[in-house]
This record gives sequence, structure tokens and C-alpha cells, in this order.
Amino acid sequence: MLKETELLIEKGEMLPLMEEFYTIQGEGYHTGKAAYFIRVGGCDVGCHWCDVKESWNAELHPPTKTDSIVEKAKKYANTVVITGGEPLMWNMDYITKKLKDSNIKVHIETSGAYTLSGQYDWICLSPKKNKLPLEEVYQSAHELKVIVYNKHDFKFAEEQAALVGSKCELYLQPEWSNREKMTPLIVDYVMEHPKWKISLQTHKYLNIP
Ligand SMILES: C[S@@+](CC[C@H](N)C(=O)[O-])C[C@H]1O[C@@H](n2cnc3c(N)ncnc32)[C@H](O)[C@@H]1O
Ligand SMILES: Nc1nc2[nH]cc(C(=O)O)c2c(=O)[nH]1
Ligand code: SF4
Ligand SMILES: [Mg+2]
Repeated sequence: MLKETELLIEKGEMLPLMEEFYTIQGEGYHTGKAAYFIRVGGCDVGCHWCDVKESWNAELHPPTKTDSIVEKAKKYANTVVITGGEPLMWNMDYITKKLKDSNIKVHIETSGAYTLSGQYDWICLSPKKNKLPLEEVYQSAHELKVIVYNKHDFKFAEEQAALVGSKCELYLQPEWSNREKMTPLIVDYVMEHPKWKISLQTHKYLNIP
């Protein structure tokens, strides 16, 4: 990669863009809200059930000028969701400042495994056992969304809930390929432990991106 590109990526003025799309937030607290998604490539967390493994190798996703990403986003929606890949592998200061300057609400989907750059109206933390979140992300999360693949994940969810702030919204989301088995267990769990809510990947039921 050119030294110049490398420097721009370091400053967040370029990002390895995988895709961008206008859709409806399918998951968690903001389910149902129209939003423009910016999916940044690169992730080394390695969840075996990840539904976007094509994002993992950052080199497959072209470094793209952040200004042009922001200009496009502005045309679509007043809410942008930054996701990936793991967006916090990159410097998010520049893109989030540009979006905020345009009065756009900025949300992020993150595993929390990297230092928290950028400024956000909403942080959705989805912790992963293989690479746990950093303390600063637990403290800043507005929403904790634990993916439930097996029964042990309920225990993991409680351990993670003990680490976030008292106002953080708590969600259990079935892992998609195991949803028929785990969704009924999540339903029972939420009724027994009503501090939790269930989050479904509603965009997949709706057949939208
Ligand atoms: C693809 S990840 C990208 C952002 C970040 N790397 C993360 O994991 O939070 C976006 C969201 O999808 C969730 N997710 C990924 N694969 C899933 C699956 N197979 N079933 C349910 N949720 C999944 C993640 O836990 C996360 O909340
Ligand atoms: N509609 C829709 N909602 C989403 N919420 C989180 C997503 C993600 O992949 O980060 C996602 C996604 O990929 N599509
Ligand atoms: S952290 Fe997110 S993008 Fe990375 S493997 Fe896990 S679910 Fe996929
Ligand atoms: Mg998704």
C-alpha cells in the first residue's frame, strides 16, 4: 500500500469500505429505524458463526475517502450505523466528526475489542468470548447485545451485564443458524429475567439488507 494511503487511513481520512446501504436497523434498541449502514472491512475476532465473514480480510476492501462516504450518507438518512468487520480497528474520529457536523445521529455496532475512537449517539456493544471488550467500551455502551448460540451464553451474558453501566439496555439475540433451537430458550429466559429483552435479526425475516 502507498505510504500516503497508509497515513490517510491512520488519520481516518480513508477507510477500507466493504459496503454501504440504506436499510432499516434490524436489531436491538433501534429496530425498525431507517438508517444508512457503513460497513468497514477488517476483523480478527473470529466468531465461528459470524454472518459477514467476507468482511474479515481488510485487504479485500478498497481504501475509500471518508469525505466521499459521508457525502453519500448525508443524502439518505439522519441516522448512520457504522459497522463491519470491527469498525474500532480503525480511527473513527474523522468520520464521526464529519457526520456529527452534518447533524447526523451516529451509531456503532462493535465487539468492543479495540480502543474507542469517535463520538457516538448510540453504542451497541456485542461482546465476544474470544476477544473481550475493553473497559472503556463497557463504560460507554448504551446497549449490550449478547449473541446466544448455546446455553452457556446465558451465563456469559450475565457476566457481561455486570460490566456495563446501570442504564445500559440489555438484549439477547439468537445466533441465526441456531435460532430454532435457542429462540424458545431466550423467550423463557427473558420472562424469568425481565431486565433482558429479546432482539431478533428482523432484516433477515424481512429479506432486506
Ligand atoms: C457483523 S457484526 C459487526 C460489528 C462488530 N464486529 C460486532 O460483532 O459487534 C454486527 C452484529 O451482528 C451480530 N452477528 C454476527 N453474526 C451473527 C449471527 N450469525 N447471528 C446473530 N447475530 C450475529 C454481531 O454480534 C453484531 O452484534
Ligand atoms: N438491517 C440490518 N440491521 C443491522 N443491524 C446490525 C447489522 C450489522 O451487520 O451490523 C445489521 C445489518 O447488517 N442489517
Ligand atoms: S466481531 Fe463481529 S465482524 Fe468480527 S467475527 Fe465477530 S461478529 Fe463477525
Ligand atoms: Mg448484519
